[in-house]
Amino acid sequence: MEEEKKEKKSSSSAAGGGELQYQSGFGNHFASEAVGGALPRGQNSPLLCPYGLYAEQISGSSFTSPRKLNLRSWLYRIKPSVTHEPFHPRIPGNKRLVSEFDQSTSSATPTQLRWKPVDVPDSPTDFVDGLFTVCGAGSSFLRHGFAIHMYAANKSMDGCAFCNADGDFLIVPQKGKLLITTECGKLQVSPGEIVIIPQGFRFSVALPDGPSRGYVAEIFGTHFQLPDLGPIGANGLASARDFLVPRACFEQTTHPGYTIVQKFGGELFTAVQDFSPFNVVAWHGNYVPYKYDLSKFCPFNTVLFDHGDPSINTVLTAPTDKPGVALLDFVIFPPRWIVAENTFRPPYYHRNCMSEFMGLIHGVYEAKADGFLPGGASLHSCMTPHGPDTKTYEATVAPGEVTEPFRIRETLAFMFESSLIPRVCRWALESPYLDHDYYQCWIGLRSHFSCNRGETMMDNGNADEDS
Ligand SMILES: O=C(O)Cc1cc(O)ccc1O
Ligand SMILES: [Fe+2]
Repeated sequence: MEEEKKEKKSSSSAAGGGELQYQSGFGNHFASEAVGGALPRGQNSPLLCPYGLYAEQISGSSFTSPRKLNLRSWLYRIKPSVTHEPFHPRIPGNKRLVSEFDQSTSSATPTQLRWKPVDVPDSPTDFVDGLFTVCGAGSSFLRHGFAIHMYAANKSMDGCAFCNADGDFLIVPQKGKLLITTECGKLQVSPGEIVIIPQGFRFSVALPDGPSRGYVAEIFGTHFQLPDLGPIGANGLASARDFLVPRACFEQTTHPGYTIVQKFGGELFTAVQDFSPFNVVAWHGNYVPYKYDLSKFCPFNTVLFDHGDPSINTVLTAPTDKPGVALLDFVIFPPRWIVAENTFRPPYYHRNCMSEFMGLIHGVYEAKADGFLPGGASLHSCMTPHGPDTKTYEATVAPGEVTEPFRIRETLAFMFESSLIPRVCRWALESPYLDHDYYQCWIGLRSHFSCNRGETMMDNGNADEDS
């Protein structure tokens, strides 16, 4: 069942006041009409659509994908998307966007990397120009891989819409609201919420609160799913009913010089048309943009001893063909109770065959007392050791340290975790925001080893013989 959800839209909203309304559910077949009767009844492509609209399908999967993976929507619009001048390379482009990760675009490094939060730009910069790739793997052309971008913008997109032909965007705003107009309707997304804009949808980002900054995971060749819950059972983690999908709304006026900015193979192209692409009067289907409020997440965790793996906090997963191996998992570290007994409670020290990119939306992350700041980022690639910094370790094992249940409050960190090994873009490695002293946070970890047989063990390599 779909539920109607309402949300107060900021009165300073660039797109006018009023309330935004949503449909709810994950993977549903939705239907929405901004004008009653605009959806054709009983078929997708009548000879003439109601109100003289054009029928247009957008496919997010091959036509022949199995039914459970098949994604498509039908849009009923005033003019079809194809009504535009030819595409041309955009001048200026955005040279810091990458969709193929090889030696020409990016470097391999096993080093632990951490970045301070980037400043909002001084010069007028919208979402498209404020987007830059940090790292990634694979290729949008080969339909396998991912890119991690960040953005910092201070200006709403104006007279233009963005269309990403390369992959799906999972956008994590960290500062400043986004008011996103899509062909399916509008979504308002605040820090603490995420939004998914699937491959191919045209959208425009307004900044009703002023400057905005955040993170974007882009996936090539697949789409996000809810994780299986296994022994957890039928409920828990992110619930399908908390995902919100826009309702149809449209702009009817002509708009000479309207520009579509298309990201295609990591490069930007523009095409001019004389109307807004947000001219969809009604639509139906299961290929849709959607948002999710991370405070709705129902966390599960250890209730007796030991630290569970972070996969327990998976919000969404983009699968590969190998069972249980993700192209990209989106995992959060939300406020929760920590109750484990006789346990080192922060994340354990570890090396992982998966690669971990982390960001912080607000607060302090439980493994890093210092240096990992809201809006900042870290990357621990395949088999690169990492874990709590010295201060966190020492505070956790200090005599008299709290062992009672306690609530981790006012924090929200997240991880993009991938089975593919990311290469890092040159500008991210040369960035003034790169924290060159990151390794120092572990250098102070000293030996607490005490064993009066230590010397003997080193001498003959066998502790048993010594006894
Ligand atoms: O490295 C990190 O901070 C992320 C992380 C958190 C955790 O609780 C366990 C493992 C893990 O990789
Ligand atoms: Fe980790």
